[in-house]
Amino acid sequence: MDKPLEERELNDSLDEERAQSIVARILARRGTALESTEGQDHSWDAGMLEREARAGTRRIQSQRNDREDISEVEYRQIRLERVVLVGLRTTQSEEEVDTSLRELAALAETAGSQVLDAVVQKRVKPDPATYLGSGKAKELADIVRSVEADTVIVDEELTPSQRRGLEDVIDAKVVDRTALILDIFAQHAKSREGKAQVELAQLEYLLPRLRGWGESMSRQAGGRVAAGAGIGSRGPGETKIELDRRRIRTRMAKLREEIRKMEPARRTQRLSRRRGAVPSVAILGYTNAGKSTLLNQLTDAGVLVEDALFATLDPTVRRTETVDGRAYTLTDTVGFVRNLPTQLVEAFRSTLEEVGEADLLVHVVDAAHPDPVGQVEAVRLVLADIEGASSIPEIIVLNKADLASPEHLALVRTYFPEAVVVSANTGLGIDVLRHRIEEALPRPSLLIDCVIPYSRGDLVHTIHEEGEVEREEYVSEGTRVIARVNERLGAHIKEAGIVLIGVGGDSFAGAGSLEQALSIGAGSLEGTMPDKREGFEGAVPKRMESPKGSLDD
Ligand SMILES: Nc1nc2c(ncn2[C@@H]2O[C@H](COP(=O)(O)OP(=O)(O)OP(=O)(O)O)[C@@H](O)[C@H]2O)c(=O)[nH]1
Ligand SMILES: [Mg+2]
Repeated sequence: MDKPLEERELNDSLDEERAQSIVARILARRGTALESTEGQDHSWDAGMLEREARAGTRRIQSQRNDREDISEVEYRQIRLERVVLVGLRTTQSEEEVDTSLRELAALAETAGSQVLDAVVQKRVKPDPATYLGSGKAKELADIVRSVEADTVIVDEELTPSQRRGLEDVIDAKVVDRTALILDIFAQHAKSREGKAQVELAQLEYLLPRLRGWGESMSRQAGGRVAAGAGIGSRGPGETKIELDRRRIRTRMAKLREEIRKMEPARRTQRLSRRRGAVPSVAILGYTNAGKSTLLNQLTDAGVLVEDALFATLDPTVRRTETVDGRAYTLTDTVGFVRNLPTQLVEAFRSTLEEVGEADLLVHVVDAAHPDPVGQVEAVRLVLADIEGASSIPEIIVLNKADLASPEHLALVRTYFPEAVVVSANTGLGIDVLRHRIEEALPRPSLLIDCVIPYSRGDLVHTIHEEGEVEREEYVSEGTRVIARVNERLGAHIKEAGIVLIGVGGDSFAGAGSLEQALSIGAGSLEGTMPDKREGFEGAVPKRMESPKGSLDD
């Protein structure tokens, strides 16, 4: 039963008021991703040059028209400048709409545009023809005209016909959230593989929407055909749109081929790291959480930090070591986002693989964000799809503690009681975090005891690099080392002709067994050890038992 008219109008106007207050908050943009740098001086930091280069490309690349491929021409079309945001409130709470639109504003600004206004409509579901209801769409048209916007960004993925329909009503370009994210990725991609993957994602997005982009693209293709580039490429009776589709498909095939060829190199790199079995830590989290800043804090990596979404698109790996000298790697990864465009999943593959093969996950959370729990959920949703990721130990890091209000921080902590609270900016809590990481790193599984001749100083060095040296002593034959190493290094030492006096696996290393190992070793070395053998004395059983994991059998 319909409600009486007055009541409906009253509700409508209440909704309208609420929508207005959301809009006001978005435009004020307190608490968006882009707030973290307010008052920070970044003019000197490591990312400065890259930031400048990026700012430069935004302007310069839009002038370029000498690129052969259609996609380049195409995505320049959505170079955003003056924009109005559009959101729909269906089943979500006010806060959810609010947070989502703030994120959209941050994304838009990251893409290089200026947000002028926003429109929110409460509706049960999107209008199939124009997304917004017809009245609201007309209102949007007025706003676009009065603020002189050239683009409207919708906070959802539109169907091709919705976009065309809305464009017709407002007479301005309409871009959806997916296209916007793709655009940012295209601007930020640095590696050859990253660029190819993003371009492929854009083409995949574009193909079913081709007609919507309309004449300009057809003109481009037509222009090239007229100029001779397409001679022989145009079959009889083919329309421009078909030609464009065909060119796009050809380009996509070429890109896939390129990517396929690049894959082995990446795999080799990762395998060689894995083979070294240096423990790896993946720093992951929602975009803009502070992952790169944290990597810089932990390792002086000098990677780009930017108050922008998806500042990092290529995983960076840095080697570092624990206080007691164990080497491990830290990898900065691409940030996650809610409703990641499916076309981009492939482009995320290298990040996902890094994460899936890590020994430890450091999950960075922006504690100053209005909805950190939602962000963690979004990240976990992606993680759930990565093979093996769910079984990897995870440390939650609540970052930006300097920015979050004490009350907010306290609230967030109740959700993640085990979390380490840090500020990657000020360095607060970093030592605690480093300690937690070191504790959580897997320990090499094999305990060895051997004397390495002085001629093989390189082996001693490697044991120090990759293993955990428990004791070391110089004896007449060489360096006596008792250390934890991984299986591979253990085998390597044995292959070098060095006798492992003692060797044991994890079970062996249990309760008090190190002492046992030390004493066993001392026993077998009797007579060859110098007299002062602090710590090497004790009971002297003749032979060490070889539990599983031993190299002796
Ligand atoms: N106030 C404050 N700002 C921080 C902190 N950590 C990072 N930031 C800022 O947050 C913004 C994003 O930092 P990044 O390190 O680039 O974040 P990210 O997670 O690598 O982001 P993407 O690579 O874009 O996914 C930058 O402006 C940083 O200066 C912090 O502890 N406190
Ligand atoms: Mg980053």
